[in-house]
Amino acid sequence: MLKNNDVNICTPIIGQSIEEVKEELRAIVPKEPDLLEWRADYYRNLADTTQVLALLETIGDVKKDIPLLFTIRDQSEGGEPLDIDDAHKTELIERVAANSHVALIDFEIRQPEEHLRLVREAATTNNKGLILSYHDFDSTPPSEEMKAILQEAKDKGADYAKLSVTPESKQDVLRLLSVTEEAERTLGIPVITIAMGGLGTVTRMFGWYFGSLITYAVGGYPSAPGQIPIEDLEKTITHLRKYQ
Ligand SMILES: O=C1C[C@@](O)(C(=O)O)C[C@@H](O)[C@@H]1O
Repeated sequence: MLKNNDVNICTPIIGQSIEEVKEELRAIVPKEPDLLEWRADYYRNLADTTQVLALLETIGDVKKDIPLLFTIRDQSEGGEPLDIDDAHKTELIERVAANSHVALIDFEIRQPEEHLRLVREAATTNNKGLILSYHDFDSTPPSEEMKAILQEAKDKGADYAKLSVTPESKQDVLRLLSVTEEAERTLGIPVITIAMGGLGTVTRMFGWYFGSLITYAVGGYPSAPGQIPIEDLEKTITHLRKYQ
C-alpha cells in the first residue's frame, strides 16, 4: 500500500462528472503517483450512492495498481459545498470503505464523535487505512496546539494523523516542520503535514525529509493552494535524495 518511512506522492482527482474524472485519470495514471485521491466532494452526483459506487468501479478499472484514497472534504475545511448531510456522508463512506478499489479513507477529526466511530469501524472491518485530518485555512496554530491535534487524531483511532495549515510567515513554516519532525519520532503513527500556499511550498517539496509521509501534487488539477506539478516535485525529491 503506502511506502512507510518514505515519501508518497498523492495526486487528487477533482472532476465534477464521470467524463471529467476519466479525463483526469488519463492524464494522471501515466505519471505513476504513489497514491490517487478521489476528492468526491467535487463530484456533482455525490448524493446518488449508486452513481458514486459506479464511478468508483470506473476509477478502479483504470487506476492500475495505484492505491486509492477516498475523501469527501467539508466546505469548512476547504472542500466543495455538499448537498448531503453528515449522516448521509457517513453512510456513503461506510459503503465506499467496503469497496475493494479503495485502500484509504480520509475523514475530518472535527466530524461528530458518532460518525467518527462509524467510519473508524468501517475502516477496521474492511482493512482500510484511516487518515484523520484537520485543516486550518486561516492560520498556523501554536505549536502545542498542532501537536495536540496530531495526538487527538491518534487517540481517535487514526492510522495516519494529518494536519494542513496556512502559514503567514516563514516562522510558521518552520514551526510546522519542527512539529512534524517531533511527531514523526514520538507519536507512534505516521504523520502527514502540509503548509498551504506559496509560503508553504517548501513543505510540499521537503516535508517528507522532516517526517511527513504524503505530499500532494498536481497530476491534472490542483485541489489546494500551493500544490505543484508532480513532475517538478519528483525532480526536487530526486535532487535532495542524491545529495542528502
Ligand atoms: O487534505 C488534503 C491535502 C490538501 O488539502 C493539500 O493541501 O494538498 C489537498 C487535498 O486534496 C487533500 O485532501
